[in-house]
Amino acid sequence: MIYTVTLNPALDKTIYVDNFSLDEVNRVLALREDPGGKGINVTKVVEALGGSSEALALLGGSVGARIQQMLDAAHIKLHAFQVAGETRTNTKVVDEVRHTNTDINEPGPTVSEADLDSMLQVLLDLICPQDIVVLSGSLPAGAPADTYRTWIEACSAAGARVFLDASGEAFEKGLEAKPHLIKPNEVELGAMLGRALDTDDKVVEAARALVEDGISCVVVSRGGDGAVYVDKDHVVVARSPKVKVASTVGCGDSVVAALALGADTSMELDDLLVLAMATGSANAMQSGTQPAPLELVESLKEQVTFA
Ligand SMILES: Nc1ncnc2c1ncn2[C@@H]1O[C@H](COP(=O)(O)OP(=O)(O)OP(=O)(O)O)[C@@H](O)[C@H]1O
Ligand SMILES: O=P(O)(O)OC[C@@]1(O)O[C@H](CO)[C@@H](O)[C@@H]1O
Repeated sequence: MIYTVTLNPALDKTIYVDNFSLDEVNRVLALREDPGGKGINVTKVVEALGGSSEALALLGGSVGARIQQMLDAAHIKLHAFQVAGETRTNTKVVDEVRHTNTDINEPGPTVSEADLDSMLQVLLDLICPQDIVVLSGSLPAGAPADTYRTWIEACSAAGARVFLDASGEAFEKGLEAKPHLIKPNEVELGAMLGRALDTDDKVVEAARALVEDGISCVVVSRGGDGAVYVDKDHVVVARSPKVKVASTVGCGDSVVAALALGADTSMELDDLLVLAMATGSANAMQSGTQPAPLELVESLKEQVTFA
């Protein structure tokens, strides 16, 4: 089973504005709302790919209730943990004239250590050895900076393979517990290392160092340029299909979902990376944070190449 954890979920409100302008009145042409937050997105995409995943999320207030209803309607299995306060609404501004995607993410409610402890306990009761646990997204206020490290240690000790997709201090502290797989994008990894990772070679070198440091699989996504995969036996540079982009929100989550499904079904490495790149690009073609249909993912697979 693939379990995902979203400590700071969001209702994603995607608004479409042509020629988005600062200091001016902008008129919204269309909008849509999706249940979001990185882990929830991973579960949605695993299910859309035909796999099986359950999401665990901290939810609060009417926005939290709305997210739960939307996931129920989509038949997504959710373990909801109530927190005080209101789950955040994240605004995504898509400008199809200027070809920009702008994220305005709220901080979300403050959670308590008791909220986190009871959720972790339920997760530990659920997981079996070899299960995959995906920890992704920002930490809510109130969560200690080393929350992911604590959770990785506990889930790894229970025999699960932990995937970590986070950034900043939460990511750096999480690395200390040696998750099974990490999927930073090149900007997040570059920020951590204090240098630009703008070529395949630079990304490969950085990923190799992390593998030598004890992370089994390092996947660095590079937006429209694809991704670099490194483990102790392989270095693969994969190129994603060129597609017409509707919204890049959730592309990274789609890649993580494909990697989790591939690991859960013991997929061959080439097939795994073809699926991951096709799923990422198919997501870029969708508006809002909605998973791409399986048929679209399948049709893009033949355009994935290896450098
Ligand atoms: N413009 C694009 N065209 C085609 N494919 C894309 C594009 N942007 C992203 N992708 C696909 O999605 C994958 C992940 O993208 P990216 O590196 O932007 O992830 P990310 O920054 O973690 O995303 P996010 O944080 O928005 O979820 C890429 O490896 C690629 O397969
Ligand atoms: O603020 P975080 O937790 O870093 O990211 C949250 C978020 O931007 O990530 C998802 C896309 O990856 C969205 O569904 C959600 O709004």
